[in-house]
Amino acid sequence: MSQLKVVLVGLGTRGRHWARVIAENPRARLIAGVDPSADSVSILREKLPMLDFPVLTFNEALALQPDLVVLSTPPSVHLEQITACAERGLPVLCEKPLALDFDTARACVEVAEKAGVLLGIGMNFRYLETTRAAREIIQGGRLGQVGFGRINYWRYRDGKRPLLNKYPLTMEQPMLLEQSIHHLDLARFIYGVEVKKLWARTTNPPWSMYRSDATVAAWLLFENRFELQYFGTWMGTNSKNEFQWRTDGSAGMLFQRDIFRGLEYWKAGAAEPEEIELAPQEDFVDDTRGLFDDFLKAVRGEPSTYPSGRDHLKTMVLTLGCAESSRQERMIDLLEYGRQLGMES
Ligand SMILES: NC(=O)C1=CN([C@@H]2O[C@H](COP(=O)(O)OP(=O)(O)OC[C@H]3O[C@@H](n4cnc5c(N)ncnc54)[C@H](OP(=O)(O)O)[C@@H]3O)[C@@H](O)[C@H]2O)C=CC1
Ligand SMILES: O=C1CO[C@H](CO)[C@@H](O)[C@@H]1O
Repeated sequence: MSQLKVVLVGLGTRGRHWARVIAENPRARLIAGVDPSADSVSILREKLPMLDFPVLTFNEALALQPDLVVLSTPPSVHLEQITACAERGLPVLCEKPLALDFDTARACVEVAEKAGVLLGIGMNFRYLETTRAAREIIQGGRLGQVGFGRINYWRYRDGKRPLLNKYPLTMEQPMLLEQSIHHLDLARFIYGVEVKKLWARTTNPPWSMYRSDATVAAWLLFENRFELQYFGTWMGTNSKNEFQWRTDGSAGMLFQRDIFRGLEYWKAGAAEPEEIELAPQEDFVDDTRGLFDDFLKAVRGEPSTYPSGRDHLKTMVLTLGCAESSRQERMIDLLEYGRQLGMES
């Protein structure tokens, strides 16, 4: 089977996952990487010595006529890079968040659509075993009518740690746009329903190393009257990290103990849970493999459910809606907020 030629742009922390995922995929060939940072390139060479691909400038790499481009660069440069790829008719798989504001994110989607190129988004958490199983259980009706739920994400993220991206230290809404965006996207994906209204508050604890808000609390009201409470922070006081996601319905309850593993189903009234069997996955790698495989299918014209740029705009409205609700100190109607941003329903 012929391999699709891939250029990887951005060889930092996330780019190192991508380099492995692309290079190890039998349906793809990593023909070049792009990154102006000598540090990022030398760390990649040191950590992944078995990967032997040239590092070129962006224009040199695109001149090799790849079949697709993976963008693992900071959000501030995505529009410029997607535009350059679209001009050459190249499909793009771009890391989240697509952009830091809605207008720029929409411009990314429109430039790709106008050029008729595919644009996929790095929503790799949709490809976790936990996500797939939870979605099947909930949408398959094993919880009956879902009523309420809660996501709790408690983390001490040392943003100054070597080998971790540094721009979140100074960006606006780092927790919301870098991290909560995954959780909010997962809620849309797992429940299969959109949020109608939300109330949120974003704050920054006095001890925070982040310039802008590192904590997000939200109350999400879905179209089917399901309600989800969300709490996420990067500034827990110590390294005791926590993740729990619980959903209660008329026929049962689902409890996830960790982002990457650990899912229990409790039938209504049961004294013991049923442990859901999940295949082992390497964190951030196997889920990214799932996403990449799915996007390759789309590029080849095969059936695919990859997270598209157009779909990501809905997750962006939800994510930015949390910041807006906090700013206005009131509950907001998401459809109305989306319309204000220029989102077509
Ligand atoms: N889906 C997921 O699970 C994850 C997604 N991410 C996302 O991936 C993206 C990258 O994050 P991450 O790898 O952590 O960030 P890093 O800062 O670690 O790496 C980004 C790299 O891109 C380089 N870069 C900057 N501008 C350009 C450019 N114009 N062309 C080519 N390279 C450029 C940077 O160089 P320099 O340092 O000189 O700026 C750096 O080497 C972000 O959007 C982030 O949110 C991150 C982690 C996990
Ligand atoms: O900096 C980060 C960017 O986003 C990742 C998830 O996509 C985080 O896990 C990470 O801490």
